[in-house]
Amino acid sequence: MKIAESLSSCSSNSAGPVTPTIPLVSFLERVQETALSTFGGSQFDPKLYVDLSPKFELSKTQDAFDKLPRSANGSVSVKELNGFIEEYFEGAGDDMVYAEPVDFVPEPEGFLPKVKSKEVRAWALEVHALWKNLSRKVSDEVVKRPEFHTLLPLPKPVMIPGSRFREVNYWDSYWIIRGLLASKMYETAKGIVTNLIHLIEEYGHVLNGARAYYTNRSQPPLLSSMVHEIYSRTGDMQLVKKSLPALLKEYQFWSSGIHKVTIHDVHSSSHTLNRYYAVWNKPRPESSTIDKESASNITSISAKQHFYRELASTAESGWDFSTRWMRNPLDFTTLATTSVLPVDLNAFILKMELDIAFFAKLTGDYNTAESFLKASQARQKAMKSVFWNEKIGQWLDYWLNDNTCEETQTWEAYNQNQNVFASNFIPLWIETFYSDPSVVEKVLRGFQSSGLLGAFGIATSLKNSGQQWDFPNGWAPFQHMIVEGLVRSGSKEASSLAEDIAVRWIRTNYDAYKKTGTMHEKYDVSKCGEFGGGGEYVPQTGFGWSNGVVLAFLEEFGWPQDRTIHC
Ligand SMILES: OC[C@H]1O[C@H](O[C@H]2O[C@H](CO)[C@@H](O)[C@H](O)[C@H]2O)[C@H](O)[C@@H](O)[C@@H]1O
Repeated sequence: MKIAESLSSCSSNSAGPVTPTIPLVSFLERVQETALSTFGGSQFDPKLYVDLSPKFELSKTQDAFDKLPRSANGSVSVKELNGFIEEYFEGAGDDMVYAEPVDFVPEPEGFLPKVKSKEVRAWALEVHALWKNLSRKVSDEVVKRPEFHTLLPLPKPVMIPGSRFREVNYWDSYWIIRGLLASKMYETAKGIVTNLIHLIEEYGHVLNGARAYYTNRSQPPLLSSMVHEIYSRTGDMQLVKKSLPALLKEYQFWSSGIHKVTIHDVHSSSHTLNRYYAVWNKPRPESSTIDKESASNITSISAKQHFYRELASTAESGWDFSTRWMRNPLDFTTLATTSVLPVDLNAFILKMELDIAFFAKLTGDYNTAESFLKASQARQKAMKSVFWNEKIGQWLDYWLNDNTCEETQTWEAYNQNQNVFASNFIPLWIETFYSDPSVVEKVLRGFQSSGLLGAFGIATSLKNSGQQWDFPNGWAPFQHMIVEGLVRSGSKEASSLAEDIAVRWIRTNYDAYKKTGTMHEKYDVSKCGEFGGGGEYVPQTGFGWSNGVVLAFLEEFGWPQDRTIHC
């Protein structure tokens, strides 16, 4: 299952390396396809079917499935299919069992000391209590018979994002941890890190999520940031020592041939930067029926494979889906994520380099510290040269020329993507950028004139495309990184803008919670109390990273007695 060895370079055609899949996943994709033709598209969630675990040996289950009476279009009657699923499968999610978090108390000592308003405090305690809803552990059944499950075994209890996301997701865990730290749940936070380290030990990288069908890609790499946050709160050196070898391995994954591109700048200096690149060229198993439909007008096999790789690489970016990755925003099949050098990915890897240097120094490994410090300086220069646009005060994604396998290209100004995305401001979250006052000043102006700041938070982009990572949706992670960058910048003006954004975000989260009784995965930044929509699945609730960001904001800014919580 280890894929790191196959990542040295992308092959001469569009195919590139592909992770082997397991028979259970392929079979469940067939069940998913039949379910779509039987139940129809409305309210259909393809992920449900790849999350099922068979009660019996796969051969027996497959046999029974193949014997189901079918009509000419391949569909089975609703009654037959429901009967088959009930008889042959455990319910999706049954293999993740409830686990009482060991460090949960209804009101932790020193919880959100700056929140003075009674109303807001009562709500914050409700959000804090949601950790109990999201806490799970992998059932013993999975450990005993892993081949019966797409869920992967993990050593410690987990926090799931919520609803259809019944397993750990990589980058969600960073904001979940930020919330857990505000909730003083340090053991649970460390357990999450232990699980992600385990995935690196098993697969060479942190998977998109802990499922057999996610082994072909990662997600925005934030493990080092998780360790850094926990260390700064707890001073736990054991955690640092345990994490360092895994982080070095993860860094190797992101430094592999397929993830790297070298750009010659206008001064003929070379810079190496990274991109998302999934090790996959088939429909994503969790959305197989959707991907096949999206690719249905593509005729050649290699063009289809290329498109499927783009879909999976976009899922790796965490921004699935967005016009950010489309050469033509009106045509979904022009998705070209592997042809983009993304600002945020490179900011995250820069952060990883700085964190590794810091951890190595802590453990007395000065050579490693020195070499990662050098790597971080090189990346900082690269980001300035390739992404930075002084005129508009933003870092812009860089479009590669069409041949995505070409490892060296020459910088051209017109290849900077001039469209505005929340990701254009993420470098401000990284110390080396926010510690330069002249950069902060320009980025502050760039942000204020970007058009991204809505009445109730920061929009993801300015285009209303119907994709979930576009306008008018605002996502908790981007509110948090931009706000934290502005706060840390040391500029008074930036800091007060940060608080203003946090207040807008908290209010809309509160209003939506009071109306719907739940926290949401994303919000509509143009309307108070409205959750977001669009994309390929119905809006999800629960929700790990939104809870985490509300708690982190309330910890940072508090809430005075006399400030209204209503929009
Ligand atoms: O099933 C479709 C896709 O769902 C996930 O993506 C979205 O939810 C994740 C969990 O909150 C989040 O990390 C991601 O940013 C969202 O876009 C999943 O991560 C994708 O791989 C998957 O294809």
